Amino acid sequence: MTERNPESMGESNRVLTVENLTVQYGGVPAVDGISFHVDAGELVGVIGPNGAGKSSTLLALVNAVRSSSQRLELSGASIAGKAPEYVARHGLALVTEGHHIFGELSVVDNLKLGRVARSSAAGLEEDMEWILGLFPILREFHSRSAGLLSGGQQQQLAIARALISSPQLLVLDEPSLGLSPTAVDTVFAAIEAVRQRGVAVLLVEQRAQQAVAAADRTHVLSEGRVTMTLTPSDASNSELLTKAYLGS
Ligand SMILES: Nc1ncnc2c1ncn2[C@@H]1O[C@H](COP(=O)(O)OP(=O)(O)OP(=O)(O)O)[C@@H](O)[C@H]1O
Repeated sequence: MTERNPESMGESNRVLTVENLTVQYGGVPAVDGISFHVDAGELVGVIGPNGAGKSSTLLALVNAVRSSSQRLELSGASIAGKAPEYVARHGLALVTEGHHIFGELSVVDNLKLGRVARSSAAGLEEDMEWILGLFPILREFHSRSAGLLSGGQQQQLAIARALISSPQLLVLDEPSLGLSPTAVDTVFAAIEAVRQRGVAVLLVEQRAQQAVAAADRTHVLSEGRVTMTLTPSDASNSELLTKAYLGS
């Protein structure tokens, strides 16, 4: 894994800046003033117990929940309060929990929907080839109705569709949820390939060990706050991971 020192790199490479982000539901904080950043080509993990505020954090990035922050920036431009379509067009692709594919449409037609958020058609064919190389099953089943795919295949399709938009930042909410071990490996290998391409990735995961091992750094969220930040060498520290998982 490449060694990086974000502080010395300044913000020129910064894709996502989150400062003092708060999300409240009915006055109760779900996200309580968290700050983090993601630079180009970085994979940043977020783990933590159920209800820690992980999904709410991701939803706040695309303004799908109301939030407040000191700074919420995508490549230096504020995305605070911007419509989800605006944020998507400016380079943030969010793959939410559950697959949200269009079951009646073919695999290839689902993929084409990802073009909507793409800023330019240039390089589309090459990107499509690269993406189908990451997820060969989608090439094999390209004309099949997406609803007939397995859960793991649908998850791959959802990530592939997000990648068609050629994002600067790919945001994934529990992409391995409910997948077979083989499908999990495919998804993690694809995430690593995306990062190697220079795309920033923000990954919320329940598989703490795998996420910590793969990510440049992993923030542990508990009751809406970042309580620890782990590095890949912590992936073998089961005591620490248990604490992170339990939120203690
Ligand atoms: N729409 C909502 N209205 C009210 N409360 C909500 C809403 N969405 C989430 N919450 C609450 O906010 C807190 C954080 O939820 P969130 O889904 O962000 O956590 P999470 O870390 O993603 O959890 P999980 O791992 O279970 O998906 C929880 O207490 C949850 O019950």
